[in-house]
Amino acid sequence: MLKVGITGGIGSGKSTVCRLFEKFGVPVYYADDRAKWLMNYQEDLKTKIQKEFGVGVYDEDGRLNREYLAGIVFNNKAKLETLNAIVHPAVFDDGKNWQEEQEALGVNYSLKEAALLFETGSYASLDKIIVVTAPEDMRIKRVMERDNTTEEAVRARMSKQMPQEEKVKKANYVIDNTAWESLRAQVSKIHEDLLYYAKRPNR
Ligand SMILES: CC(C)(COP(=O)(O)OP(=O)(O)OC[C@H]1O[C@@H](n2cnc3c(N)ncnc32)[C@H](O)[C@@H]1O)[C@@H](O)C(=O)NCCC(=O)NCCS
Ligand SMILES: Nc1ncnc2c1ncn2[C@@H]1O[C@H](COP(=O)(O)OP(=O)(O)OP(=O)(O)O)[C@@H](O)[C@H]1O
Repeated sequence: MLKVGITGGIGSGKSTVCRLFEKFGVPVYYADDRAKWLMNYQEDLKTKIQKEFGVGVYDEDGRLNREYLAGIVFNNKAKLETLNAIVHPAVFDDGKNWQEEQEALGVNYSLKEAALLFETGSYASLDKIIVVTAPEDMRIKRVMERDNTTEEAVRARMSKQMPQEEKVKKANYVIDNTAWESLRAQVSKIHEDLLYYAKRPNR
């Protein structure tokens, strides 16, 4: 199975693009969503997070208080590094299991969507990388509207990510998500290309 990664900075439109790939029948692993699931339900991970960030990071029902944790880590480099070091290996293992399941199902190629593919080093386990881009001011505006948050909060996360132009240099494919109109055609073209690669024995 060809393993394809899809990344892009905050608000670039990764999830939006992935939903189009899903329409072509491509299975997608959403690392950011899965990370949150694991942080809520994997006891091992919960214990480590609580030990590091205090019991207040989970509410009485044992659910992660994301706003509280975001307030800590996106304003403190060392704390973010600590959280990343706890969460990223667990997500990597979970993603690997998912890929193996897809492979067993006979899937041609699968997608792994993550905000941090290059930053975590997980790109190295993937065969091709797609980077989704949009102008910075547009990304900020979209996230502010989607999450009802401030420009400052979006910039705090952005500053912890590899700059867009660097990601583009490392990409096999770039999807420009400035507008809806051309999105489907860009996805369709890349999908055809990936199917072609996936079926080549010596790719
Ligand atoms: C702090 C948390 C709980 C805040 O949750 P929240 O629902 O507000 O954000 P969510 O996880 O949906 O992320 C939204 C966007 O924020 C940015 N972001 C998230 N985590 C990080 C990070 N560690 N570094 C830089 N940017 C990040 C990404 O662009 C991401 O797409 C959460 O972001 C988190 O646990 N982050 C650390 C683990 C992580 O890196 N997860 C994502 C990749 S596996
Ligand atoms: N081409 C577009 N035109 C207008 N709005 C868009 C476009 N693409 C995405 N959006 C909107 O912008 C917001 C961010 O998109 P999306 O959630 O797909 O980005 P993301 O890269 O997955 O974000 P994050 O890094 O925060 O996980 C969403 O509200 C989405 O509906």
